[in-house]
Amino acid sequence: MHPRCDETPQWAQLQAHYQAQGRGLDLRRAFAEDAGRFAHFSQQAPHVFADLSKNLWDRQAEALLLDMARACRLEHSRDAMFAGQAVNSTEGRAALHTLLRRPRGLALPGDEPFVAQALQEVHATLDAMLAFAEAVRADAQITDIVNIGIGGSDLGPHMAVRALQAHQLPGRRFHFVSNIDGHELASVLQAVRPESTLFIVASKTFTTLETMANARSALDWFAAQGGQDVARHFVALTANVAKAAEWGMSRTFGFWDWVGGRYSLWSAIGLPIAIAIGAAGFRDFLAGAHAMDEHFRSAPLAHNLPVRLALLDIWYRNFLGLPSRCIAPYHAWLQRLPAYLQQLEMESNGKRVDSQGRALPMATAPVIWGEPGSNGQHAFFQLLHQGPDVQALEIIAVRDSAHGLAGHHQMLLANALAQAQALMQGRASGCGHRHFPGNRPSSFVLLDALTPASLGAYLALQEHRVFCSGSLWGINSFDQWGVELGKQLAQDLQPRLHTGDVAGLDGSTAGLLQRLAGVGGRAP
Ligand SMILES: O=P(O)(O)OC[C@H]1O[C@](O)(CO)[C@@H](O)[C@@H]1O
Repeated sequence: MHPRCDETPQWAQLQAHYQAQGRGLDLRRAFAEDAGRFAHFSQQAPHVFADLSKNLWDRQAEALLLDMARACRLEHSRDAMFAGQAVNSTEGRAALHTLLRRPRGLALPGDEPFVAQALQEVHATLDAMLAFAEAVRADAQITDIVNIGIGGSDLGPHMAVRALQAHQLPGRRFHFVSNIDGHELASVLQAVRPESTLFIVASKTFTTLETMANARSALDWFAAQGGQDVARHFVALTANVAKAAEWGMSRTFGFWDWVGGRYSLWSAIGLPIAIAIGAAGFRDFLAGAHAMDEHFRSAPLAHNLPVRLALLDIWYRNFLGLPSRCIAPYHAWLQRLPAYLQQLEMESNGKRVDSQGRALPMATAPVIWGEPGSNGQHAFFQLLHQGPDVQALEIIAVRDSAHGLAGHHQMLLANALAQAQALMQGRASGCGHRHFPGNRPSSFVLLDALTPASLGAYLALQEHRVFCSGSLWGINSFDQWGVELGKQLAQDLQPRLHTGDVAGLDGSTAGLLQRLAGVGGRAP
């Protein structure tokens, strides 16, 4: 067992450094005093450049954080994850999403014995899944793809299909149904026809209430509309192939229990992405992620972008006490990115005990939220500029645009730069409501273009960053026990909505249930 970050000698040194200097750090002065600040705190990684210099830290804080990471044996934890050790300790499993993008036949030092065979299975499934994706793309009769899945079986594919629309096959519509709320499925079913629709039922467990209810309703609708050939129009993506067979789904692409739901878009769960961008595009997506894996695996900690981001996260959360990180993608097609990152960060590290079950004495995952810029500027940036609390902000910008509309991209990028500048510089003139305090932080992440490879690299970067902060906090980032209780209670309450039985319920739940008892609709 490795020490947690709060158990290292650097923890107290970081607290002392924060009290002595960190608290009073002024970014404007820091840039004036250090001409090398941008060069030092910026970093090129595969496909991704990041400027971390407009953050409320200095070289000494970063050096202490790096020493802390070494004391926590972060590199050892990283290597254990890549090698397939059971780093998901509460479920006794590996977390091998990196294997899904590992080139065929590549062995890494220390690989667990099962890894070579698992890699062969990964490539066999990938080949089959991509051949199927190409067949769907070639099938002119299929115009609509409906992905039914939730959480990791929705957020990643949904975000990536939207993000990569410049690379998408024209003439196909992609729909994503996740919510148990029937309004979502009903409006999609109104827009499609059975003979031209492929339904993808995506669920690692194939037991998730929302997905199973939506799949059942889609199958019923298909039959009621006179749909022929379920085998042609429904495909299952799951780690529970036996369960999918019970549902009569003869075409299934499987994956493995060592792929966590929120890390699964690289697996068969990525089928909607593969249909959208084609086999070659999907392989580029995996290659971009693999390039970031190699950076994470081999770059020294001081020049390792996922590590540096995670150390900044810990500095902000545990020493400056910043409660949230706002994600501002300056690209309209990255609209689902904040939602995707919410699950990645908050389901992975939103935990109050370490992997041994011991209560943690420090804060863990920040709240992740956001919207694309420049929309966010006209909604919540007010709070970032002048609210009483300082929030972390991460701007994601893309140098090249995929449209030909004159002037727009320059205006967009100027806005991204201006927000970061305004937050830092502030405005001393003006008092009261016209005063901008400045000294507000931001990170600026830059992709050359929004391509399968750059998106793959960016997402892998975020996965590894979450792994690093989780490891340093001593958290198992790969389980999600916190979602269980609500699911169980919903099972108890659903029949009560029919009967109106409030026995044993708290006063509020009983009062609300009485108002809702007898609501329409049959149980799935
Ligand atoms: O793919 P499944 O098994 O349907 O699970 C969907 C989602 O539900 C969760 O288990 C949370 O309830 C997520 O971790 C997961 O991504």
